[in-house]
Amino acid sequence: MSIKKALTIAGSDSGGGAGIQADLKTFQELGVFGTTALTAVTAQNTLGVQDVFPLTPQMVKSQMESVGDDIGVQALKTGMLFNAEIISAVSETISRYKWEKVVVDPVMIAKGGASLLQQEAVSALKSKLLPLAMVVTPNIPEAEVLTGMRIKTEEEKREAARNLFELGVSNVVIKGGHDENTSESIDLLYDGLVFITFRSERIRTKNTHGTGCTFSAAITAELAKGVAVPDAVSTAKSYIQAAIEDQLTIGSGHGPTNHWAYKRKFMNV
Ligand SMILES: Nc1ncnc2c1ncn2[C@@H]1O[C@H](COP(=O)(O)OP(=O)(O)OP(=O)(O)O)[C@@H](O)[C@H]1O
Ligand SMILES: Cc1ncc(CO)c(N)n1
Repeated sequence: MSIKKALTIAGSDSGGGAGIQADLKTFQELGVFGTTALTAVTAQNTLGVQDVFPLTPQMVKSQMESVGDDIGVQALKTGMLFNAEIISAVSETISRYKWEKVVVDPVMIAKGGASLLQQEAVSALKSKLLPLAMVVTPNIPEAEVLTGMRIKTEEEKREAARNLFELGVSNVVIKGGHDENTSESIDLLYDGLVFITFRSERIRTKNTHGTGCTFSAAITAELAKGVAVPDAVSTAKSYIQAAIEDQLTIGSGHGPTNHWAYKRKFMNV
C-alpha cells in the first residue's frame, strides 16, 4: 500500500494534547504516515508547562535529514521552534530539500502563559521561515506580534493577513479561536487575491489544549494528499470542530481534544 508522508517539526507535550503528539494523532486519523523532528521536550499537562528543554539546532537538522534522505515527505509543518538558532537550522534544511508544502504554525505562548518561542526569535521567524511557507496559521495574538498591529475588527484581521502575505507567505489563515465574544469561531484565509471565511459554532469549553497544533497538522495532512489549500483548510476546520465538540475528560485544567471524533462524526467509524 502506498501512503503519503508528512513531517512535523515541533516540541513534545508530555500531556499528549499538543505538539508532536497532537500532530501524529491527526496525521494518523487523516490517513497520512507521520514522521517527526523534535525541537524541544516540554514537561506539560492540562494545567500548564512545568519545564522546557530545547534540543540543539544540529539535532533538529539531523532528524530532518534522516527523514529527508530516506523516507521523503509530501508536506511538513512547524510548531514550537523555541529559539532563533533552531529557526535558522529548520529554514536552511527546508530550502536544501526544496520542500514546498510547508505549513508554519507560529507557536509562541502556551495556554497557561509559558513562552514556547523566545522573543528575540520573532524576527528570524519573519525573515527566514515565513518566506518559505505555503500556509501560516497564527491565532490573533500571534498575528498581532508578527504584524505589530492590534487586531479587533474584521477589517484589521484582513489588514493583518495582507501584511503577512507581504512577508512572502502564499496563504495566510488567521484563526478566530481567541475571539471569545463571538458565537462563532471564524477563521480567515487569504491567498493574496481573495478572502475566504470558515465559520463554526463556538463551543463553550475549557478543553481546547492543542487546537492550533491539530488544526495546522490537519492542513498539512491534506496538503500531503494533494488537496488544494482552501479544501485542506476546510477539512481541518471540520476536524477541529469535531475534536472539540466530542469532549474527553482528561486532567483538571485545559484538557485535550478528541482525535477519534472526526471519523466518528463523518465516516461512522
Ligand atoms: N471554542 C471553540 N469552538 C470552536 N472552534 C474553536 C474553539 N476554539 C478554537 N477553535 C478553532 O480551533 C482552531 C485553532 O484556533 P485557536 O485560535 O484556538 O488556535 P491556537 O490558539 O493556536 O490554539 P492552541 O491552544 O493550540 O495554542 C481554529 O480553527 C479555531 O476556529
Ligand atoms: C509542545 C507544544 N507545542 C505547542 C503548544 C501550543 O498549544 C504547546 N502547548 N506545547
